[in-house]
This record gives sequence, C-alpha cells and structure tokens, in this order.
Amino acid sequence: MTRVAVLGSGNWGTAFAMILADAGCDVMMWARRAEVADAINAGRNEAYLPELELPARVRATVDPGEALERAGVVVLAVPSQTLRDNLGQWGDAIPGGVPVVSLMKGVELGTTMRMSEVIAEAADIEQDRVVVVSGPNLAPEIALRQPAAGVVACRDMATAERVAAACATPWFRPYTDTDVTGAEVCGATKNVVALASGMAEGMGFGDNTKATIITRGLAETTRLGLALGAHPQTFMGLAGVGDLIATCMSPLSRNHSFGVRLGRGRTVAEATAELRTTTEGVKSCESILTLAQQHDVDMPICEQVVAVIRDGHPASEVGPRLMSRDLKAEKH
Ligand SMILES: NC(=O)C1=CN([C@@H]2O[C@H](COP(=O)(O)OP(=O)(O)OC[C@H]3O[C@@H](n4cnc5c(N)ncnc54)[C@H](O)[C@@H]3O)[C@@H](O)[C@H]2O)C=CC1
Ligand SMILES: O=C(CO)COP(=O)(O)O
Repeated sequence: MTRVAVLGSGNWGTAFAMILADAGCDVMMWARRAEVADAINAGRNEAYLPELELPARVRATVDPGEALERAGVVVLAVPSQTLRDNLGQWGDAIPGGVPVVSLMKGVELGTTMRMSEVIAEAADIEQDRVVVVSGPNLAPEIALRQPAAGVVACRDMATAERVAAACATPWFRPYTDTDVTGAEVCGATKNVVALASGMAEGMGFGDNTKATIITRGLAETTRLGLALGAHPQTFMGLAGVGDLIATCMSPLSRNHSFGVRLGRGRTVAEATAELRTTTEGVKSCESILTLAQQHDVDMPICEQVVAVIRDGHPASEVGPRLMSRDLKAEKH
C-alpha cells in the first residue's frame, strides 16, 4: 500500500486525497492551520469541502515532517505563487527518489517558471521525478465522485504510470503522458481564458461569445506551448480542450466566477474580497504574458485580461479591442 503525503489541505488537495484513498493509498495531509487538520482527522474538511465525508485512510497533521515521513509519493497542492516559500519551509523533508506530484495550475510571477521548474529548483528534485496532474477536475464535482479523467504527465513514463496507479479509481481515470510542459501550459493558461469567458458572461453575452473565447484561447495556448517545446496533441486532450471547457463554462470555477464579477463592473479588489479563494489566473495572467513576450508569441486574450486585471481597464473594453484587430487566417 502506498503512503502518500499531500501538502496543502485546500479544495484540490482534499479532493485529491480522497481520490488517493479511494485508490487504496494511505494519505497524510499537511495543513497550515490546526483546526483544518483536526477537522480532517474528524472526517470532514469543514473549511474547504464540508459536504465531503473523508475516507478513514485520510489523516492530517500540521507538522510537514510528519506528513512527509515514509511517503512513497508526495503531492503538492498549494497556491502557485506561494509554492517557492512553502518548499523553502519543508522541501528538505521530501524523501529522496520518490515522485513529487504538482497539482498546481500557474506560472510564477517574476521568474515566469512553470511549477515543475520551481519544484526542481527550489527543492532540488530531478525533473524525471516531477509529475504533473492536470485536466477538467473541478474539486466540488470530484468530491461528489462524479466520473472524470485527468492527465498524469512525467518525463519518465514509468514514474507517470506509478502515480497513475496510485490515483486510479472507478470514477477517476488518469491517462499517462510525458509532455510535462504542455500539461502545465494548458493548466495555467486556461485560468486566464476562463477569466475572459467569465467577463463575457458577466456582460450578458451568450454561448457563441464564450465558444469563440475558448477556441481562440486554445489557439493562443497552443502557440505558447509549441514555442516552449510542448507536443501539439496535448492541447487537444484533457489538459487542453478538456479543462478549457470545464473551467470556461462552469459556475464552479473560481476563475470563471471572478471574471463574471469583473464583467458586471466589479473592480479586482471587490471581486477578490467577494470570492476570498485561490484564483490562479489573476496572478498568472501577467507571468504568462511575460513568458509569451519572451518567446515572441501573440496572446491577445491574455493581453486583454492583463489590461483589466493589472492595469484596471474596464472589462467592457475587451470585446471591442479583440474584435477590431486586423483580420487574419484562422490557422496561424
Ligand atoms: N480547486 C480546484 O478545483 C482545482 C485546483 N487546482 C489547482 O490546485 C492548486 C491549489 O488550489 P486549491 O486547492 O483549490 O486552493 P485552496 O485555496 O483551496 O487551498 C490552498 C491550500 O494551500 C495552503 N497554503 C499553504 N501556504 C499558503 C500560503 N502562503 N498562502 C495561502 N495558502 C497557502 C492553504 O492553507 C490551503 O490548504 C491551484 O494551483 C489550483 O489552480 C487544480 C485543479 C482543480
Ligand atoms: O482547475 C480547475 C478545474 O480543472 C479549477 O478551476 P478554478 O481554479 O477556476 O476553480
């Protein structure tokens, strides 16, 4: 039986812990706050997923050393922008040789590094044992054990297979892959596209508009990914199209909900205060745009999301700006 450490006891850490337990693993979670660890040990993470009754195999502690002790797999589920700090605090306690799984969907501000790169650098982990899990996996639906699939990507296929085996259940189906870069670019960028899709919804636009944003969002995600060396097929898969559809259309997505508020005229500060949760695209839009500029990649939707979020432009200006650009061929 695999013992898994899940570092981060928020929405996705908790839902993924349940997947692992359902797949037969013993799970030890690390929580920042004692009341969260206590609640998990009592069977329910009241602060994040109160409706979910956790399997008895899921336990929690506030001591990262205790969580990581004897772990055969380590899973990281913290916000992208705090990951480096988190690893600074407990990265040394990660056991040697075991797979380290990133559940994060973001790009680090300042460095423009993907999460696997931050993990490798900050915790001195070989890239061959860094694994990325991505796909259309909204935590509240996962917590209800609704059928879903995801991608488990690692440069080393045998390591991807090992992690896939640790999280395969009758209702969660992991597909293995070796395209870590593609999975990460998809996961981070779809949050930015979901902000744009949410803005459109908040302004009262319907499904044609959202489908247009999703499809053109996929085009710019693909351009960025290919420039970074990703495999073209990844963008058509679960981490690409799959997660774009889920996140851009679902009211359960925090990025989508944040965008809806902006579309209704709220400021970034107001939307942040209303939602009070991790909304990765709000920070990563800027680092993704910088990454695109570094690689001379055109990302007009991302550019407009940055104009609204960083520069305070009204969401109502996004549509006219995108629609009035020079006409071009679709496959470009
Ligand atoms: N919630 C979802 O449906 C999904 C989330 N993800 C990704 O998983 C990652 C984590 O997201 P969630 O679990 O939803 O976030 P969350 O906000 O629900 O939980 C974040 C966890 O990180 C911990 N944490 C550690 N250090 C922190 C710090 N300095 N500041 C704030 N929190 C800190 C928090 O205590 C909390 O346990 C994100 O990158 C997100 O994009 C990916 C797929 C699905
Ligand atoms: O990544 C997710 C679903 O796959 C979760 O999306 P949000 O972070 O927008 O809630």
